[in-house]
Amino acid sequence: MAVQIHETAQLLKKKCVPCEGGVPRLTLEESKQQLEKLEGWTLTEDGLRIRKQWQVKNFMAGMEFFNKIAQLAEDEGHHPDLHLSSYRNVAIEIWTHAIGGLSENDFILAAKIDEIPVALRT
Ligand SMILES: C[C@H](O)[C@H](O)[C@H]1CNC2=NC(N)=NC(=O)C2=N1
Repeated sequence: MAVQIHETAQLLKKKCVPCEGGVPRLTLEESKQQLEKLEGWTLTEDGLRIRKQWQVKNFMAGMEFFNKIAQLAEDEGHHPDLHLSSYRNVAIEIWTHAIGGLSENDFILAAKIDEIPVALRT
């Protein structure tokens, strides 16, 4: 646990770097290693994206969460797929479009999303 907190903090210190391709995707092993630094994120079945789900308090809580994520995404120059269904089920997927898979950027963005306060269903 102590190691995980330290490694999450390392991710939080980083900033997404512009990616227009030309870098290799993370391997499955590398992706799993990165995932250990995060809480609640999983790999999609194809191993090419990371995903997390939340049940938020209500629709507006979801929209407020999305607005804060939108600002973060603009600041980072890296943008997640945001899903809101049945008015309060939030799911977020992140991947690096330019390489059709995962890069460190995705894990940096995920760590920063986890820092955003969100009103959850109680
Ligand atoms: C150059 C700039 O970093 C790219 O156009 C960015 C913009 N936002 C992006 N967001 C995500 N999730 N993947 C990308 O590959 C991506 N590319």
